[in-house]
Amino acid sequence: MLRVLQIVRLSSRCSSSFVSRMRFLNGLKQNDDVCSAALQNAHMFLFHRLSPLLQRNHQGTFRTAELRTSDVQSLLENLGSDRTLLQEAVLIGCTEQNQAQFCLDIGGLDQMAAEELCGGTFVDLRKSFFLLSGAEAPLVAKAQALLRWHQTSGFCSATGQPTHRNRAGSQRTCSSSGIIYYPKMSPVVIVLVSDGEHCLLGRQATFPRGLYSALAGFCDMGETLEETLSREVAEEVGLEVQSFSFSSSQHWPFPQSSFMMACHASVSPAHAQLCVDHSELEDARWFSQQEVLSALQTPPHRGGGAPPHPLAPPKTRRRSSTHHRVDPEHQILNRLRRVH
Ligand SMILES: NC(=O)C1=CN([C@@H]2O[C@H](COP(=O)(O)OP(=O)(O)OC[C@H]3O[C@@H](n4cnc5c(N)ncnc54)[C@H](O)[C@@H]3O)[C@@H](O)[C@H]2O)C=CC1
Ligand SMILES: [Mg+2]
Repeated sequence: MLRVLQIVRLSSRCSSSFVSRMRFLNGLKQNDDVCSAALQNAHMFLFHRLSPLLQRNHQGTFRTAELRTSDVQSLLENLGSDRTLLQEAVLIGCTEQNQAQFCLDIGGLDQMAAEELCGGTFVDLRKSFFLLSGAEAPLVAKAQALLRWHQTSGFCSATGQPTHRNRAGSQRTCSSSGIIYYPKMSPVVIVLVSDGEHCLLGRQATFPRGLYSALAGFCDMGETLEETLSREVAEEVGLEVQSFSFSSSQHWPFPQSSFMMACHASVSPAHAQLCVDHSELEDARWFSQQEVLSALQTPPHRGGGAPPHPLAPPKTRRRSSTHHRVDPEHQILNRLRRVH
């Protein structure tokens, strides 16, 4: 109890609300008792088999369902589950008022009954990205990534013995060897290559018809960001990058957790002849600024024989008093707008 009070006092003494929230969250990750206390009166994001629960409001827009711990306790009772399932909740953040936010997957319970009781629908994460706005999409993505990590990290890869999580769900420890595991992300570079006049976009065969996007690739072990970027551009389209600059970064939950680092890169117009590796990309082309701008203003065309459209994933803006983030692909395409 003393430790709980210390952490609450430490975070309330800070002049900056951002610093206060970060210290509060860090305290919850480090101390199981403090975290258990916060869970008693928390905001809860519900998932069913990794699909978030969304509610439609009067204006027809979608929000994540606003549930409190007590609502979830009643829901679990109504669905015939005991309250111990609540112990599987994972910490994902806190509100401006230092109210802890947790997520919980109730995939073992009746989906339709849960939807009826909550007045919402469990929606596939990709679809949710198109339906949610503001800070909700990144929070839901983070929650799903953490839930997925817990669901697939039940055993130690060194000993084969069960792992056990801490109260916040920020780590798991092997019951036999004591090895500690932390949630994992794969670093990825996504790059908009330009020759000064045009930008280079490519598409994989699995993309929806007509959609093009910036090039992307996973970092190999030991590589720097610039080494990955240069290698991926060389491998996929046969070009040598002359210079690059970092633009922004984003967590990307599909298909597993990636840490996307978005960059701009330039190539010499004299050496801009593409040599596409068709085992990786179905096509890659140079697009004018006007083509990209028109494509951003019109919804993707799915019919045959249509002009190609650059892929513009849904915006996932996150605002706070001190931070403003925009997803990397929009940021690099938005820069085209300014150049134009
Ligand atoms: N334009 C794009 O391609 C976009 C890609 N992304 C994300 O970036 C990620 C990387 O882009 P790709 O072009 O697919 O990468 P990529 O060009 O590196 O090719 C993927 C291949 O790399 C290998 N690979 C190496 N390390 C891997 C790891 N840690 N996880 C999975 N595969 C690994 C696998 O053989 C895989 O088939 C994608 O999974 C996607 O989620 C997001 C937006 C756009
Ligand atoms: Mg690639």
